Amino acid sequence: MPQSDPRTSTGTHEPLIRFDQVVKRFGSLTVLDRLDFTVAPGERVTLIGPSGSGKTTILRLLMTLEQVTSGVIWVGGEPLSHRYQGDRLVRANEKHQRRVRKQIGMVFQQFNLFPNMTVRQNITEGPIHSLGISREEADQRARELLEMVDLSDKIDAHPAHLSGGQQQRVAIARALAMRPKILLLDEVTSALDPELVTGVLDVLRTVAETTDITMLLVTHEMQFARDVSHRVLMFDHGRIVEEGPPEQIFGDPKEERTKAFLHAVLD
Ligand SMILES: Nc1ncnc2c1ncn2[C@@H]1O[C@H](COP(=O)(O)OP(=O)(O)OP(=O)(O)O)[C@@H](O)[C@H]1O
Repeated sequence: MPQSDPRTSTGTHEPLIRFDQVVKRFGSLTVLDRLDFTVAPGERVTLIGPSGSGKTTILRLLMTLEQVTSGVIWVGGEPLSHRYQGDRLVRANEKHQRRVRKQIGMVFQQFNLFPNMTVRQNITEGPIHSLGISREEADQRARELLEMVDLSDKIDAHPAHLSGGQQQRVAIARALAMRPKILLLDEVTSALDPELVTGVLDVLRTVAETTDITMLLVTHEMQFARDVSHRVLMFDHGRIVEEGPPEQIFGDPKEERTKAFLHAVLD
């Protein structure tokens, strides 16, 4: 695990992420209901809870793929979303939104690699075009990342020639190539055959152990969540029903809804 544990840090760090009374509705459906939580820099937080409890929506709001209905999301001390001051709508600063988006990497259930590009191009195009780094530097970084995800020999392959697990490891390398401060992982192993899951989780364990990237994870891999996260948030109907360190949530849950959920997924 990384050198400093955000849970025990005595520093006066501002939270990196703050959800402040965030409401998200889709039509008449309230998906997030006055949600408050913070994430410290370097912290790894796992979101668990039944299907439909709003976990993916939280990640999509952070990526600005969705906008809040009300409330404010703060990232790095600045509002990410539009907000009301009294009756006045204060629009989010688009420059800040773009800056934040560049700091956030996301890996989805579906790997979403560009099929017409090689592995190398998938990893290097983003840094070259969005971060403005040289092709040589991007190439060097791609090689290092491919070594980390154990795919050095696939650098010139196309995604269609890789297994699902290999494609997901490339997707992780691609996200890391953008040097994100925050990594969002949404059920990244759910679409994989069981025998390919371990390789992907091992890569993510290495990322957790060797970097101080802040991570928000949605996963059904409870042992993995237990190993890598500092804190677990249990959601139901768009609210946090219980939160705590993984040893407590998985080993000694207090809330009936947490017990029932864990019982269902661990059986
Ligand atoms: N774009 C959308 N339009 C309408 N409803 C949506 C939209 N996106 C999500 N929802 C609904 O919002 C609710 C919360 O979805 P969300 O994907 O955040 O839940 P989740 O906790 O991640 O669930 P799962 O574990 O199944 O992925 C669900 O009822 C979903 O159908």
